[in-house]
Amino acid sequence: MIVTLTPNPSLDRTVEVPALVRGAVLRARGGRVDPGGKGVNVSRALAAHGRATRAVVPVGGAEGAQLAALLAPLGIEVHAVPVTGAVRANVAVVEPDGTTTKLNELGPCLSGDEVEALLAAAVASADGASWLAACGSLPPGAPVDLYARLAEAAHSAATRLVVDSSGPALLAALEAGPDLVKPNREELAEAVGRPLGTLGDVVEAAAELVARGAGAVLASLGADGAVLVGPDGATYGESRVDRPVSTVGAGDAMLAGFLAAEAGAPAATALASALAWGAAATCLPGSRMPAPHDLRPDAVRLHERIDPARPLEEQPR
Ligand SMILES: Nc1ncnc2c1ncn2[C@@H]1O[C@H](COP(=O)(O)OP(=O)(O)O)[C@@H](O)[C@H]1O
Ligand SMILES: O=P(O)(O)OC[C@H]1O[C@](O)(COP(=O)(O)O)[C@@H](O)[C@@H]1O
Repeated sequence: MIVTLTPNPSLDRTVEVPALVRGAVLRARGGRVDPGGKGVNVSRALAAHGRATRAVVPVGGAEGAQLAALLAPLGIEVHAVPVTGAVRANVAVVEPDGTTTKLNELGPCLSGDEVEALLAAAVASADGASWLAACGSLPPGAPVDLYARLAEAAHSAATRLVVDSSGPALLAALEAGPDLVKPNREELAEAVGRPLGTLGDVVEAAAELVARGAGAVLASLGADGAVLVGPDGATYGESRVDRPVSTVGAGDAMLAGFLAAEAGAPAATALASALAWGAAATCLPGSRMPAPHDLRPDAVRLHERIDPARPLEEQPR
């Protein structure tokens, strides 16, 4: 069982436009609504692969009811914690070349009691699980050390903790010693306070997060692939996609692919699985999560050695 906690889930509306123009009225060519939030997406990807997963989410308002309704048929055990505020709605605007502009709302303000109920639900759910994945931004009202507070409970239950977040929530979680963190390039750069222009920069920054408390770092690099840095050193791989359809949720699918690799699998096997799931997600509309038939493991290339001078692609973030 893999348990996810998404303190700030969302309804994700994806809108396809011919081109994004500031200040214009844009007519959408298509669109879709998906249940969202980083941990929710991890659970969706795992469930699409027939893996047992439980999603812990706060649910409130009409958007919360819609989120619960969208999750109901997916084969995910949903542990809904009732809250007063409404679940947020995020919008992703996708252009024909796959360029995606995301508008993420702040989310509802949780009361102290709601935060404690969410934490208690996550701790109870994590008992006996192989992984607890604590993912995404924190809603207003949640303390910055929310993910850090999970570490002790997870470890005393022999459950591994992975944190996928950014900014102060990621920094606070590092100090608590999570088994894994999954920053993207921007989040890793922010965590170490410097831009990352080459693969060598990424490996160095990831090693810094290990020195600060993370058991391992899975750094996702968009079209440049991903680097895994852990106690046994660094492993790098990529999986090229000719025409990404939507990159929304690619990082979440990637993390799910990593967690889905069997316990005890070599780092390279888990990284290859992560890359296959992440690349497959970019070939699907909106934040649709890949199923086994969407994976293309032959597109994955693991590198025997890392060229530290290799420049990373310019990314329009
Ligand atoms: N343009 C792309 N081409 C190929 N693979 C991609 C592309 N964008 C994302 N991916 C895959 O998805 C993973 C996660 O993407 P990334 O953008 O780094 O994460 P996040 O969605 O968390 O920001 C990458 O490591 C890669 O495997
Ligand atoms: O919690 P955050 O950081 O605002 O992110 C939430 C958004 O990220 C997503 O999980 C997508 O994630 P990525 O595109 O970063 O992989 C959406 O489902 C959701 O709208």
